[in-house]
Amino acid sequence: MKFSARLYEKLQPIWRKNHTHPFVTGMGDGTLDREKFRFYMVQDYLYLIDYAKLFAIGAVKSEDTKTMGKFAALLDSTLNEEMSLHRQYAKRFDISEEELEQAEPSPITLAYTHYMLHSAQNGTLAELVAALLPCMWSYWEIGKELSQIPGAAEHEFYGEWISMYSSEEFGELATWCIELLDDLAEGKSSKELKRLEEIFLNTTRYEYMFWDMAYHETMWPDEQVDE
Ligand SMILES: Cc1ncc(C[n+]2csc(CCO)c2C)c(N)n1
Repeated sequence: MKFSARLYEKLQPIWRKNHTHPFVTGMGDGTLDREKFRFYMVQDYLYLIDYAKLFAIGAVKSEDTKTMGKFAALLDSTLNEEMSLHRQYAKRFDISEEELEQAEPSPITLAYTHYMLHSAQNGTLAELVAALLPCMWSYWEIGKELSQIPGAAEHEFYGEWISMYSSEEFGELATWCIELLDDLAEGKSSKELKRLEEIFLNTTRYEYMFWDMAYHETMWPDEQVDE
């Protein structure tokens, strides 16, 4: 059994929670409160800045130039393409450049990004890839599911998000990442595989927590604006 197939079995309960979360279903049927999406966009912008750093560390830890080139290209496309979606959304949601630049990470954003950066900086390339894969894999899965809902990909607010993450390009990226992890897992001891599984499951859980954080607009207890 491929390592990714073993992970796929383990992630099922968490993915089911993702797909039925009101933030995700609300994007699908267009009923999601715009304020919640606005909150998500700002936090996701901060998330992507740190996520992009994982690609830079991936380039440093790569053992061949092909993998290194791919990480370098991903660093470029995250900063210049995926984040441009966020900048366009920011304009539409009246989020100024200053607000984006001065935004503070929520506790979950901070915990998730720091966990990934810790795994990337202190671990092997396989550990880095195990940390970043749930982000790509779960977004592609959600994007594909939401794009099946009639009219969802044309929705005036959430349509672009759905089109972007259900695109073939994102599918290819997720597939590349899955195959890279399978290659890197080959020949690893059962102890090392357990470690990879643990990192993968933790960031899968963080993906769910990120949706929940955005839905409830959860900030630090002393900064929380009560609903
Ligand atoms: C919390 C959160 N998780 C996953 C993604 C999706 N995502 C982030 S970077 C990347 C790949 C390269 O650009 C993908 C698919 C997101 N935006 N926010």
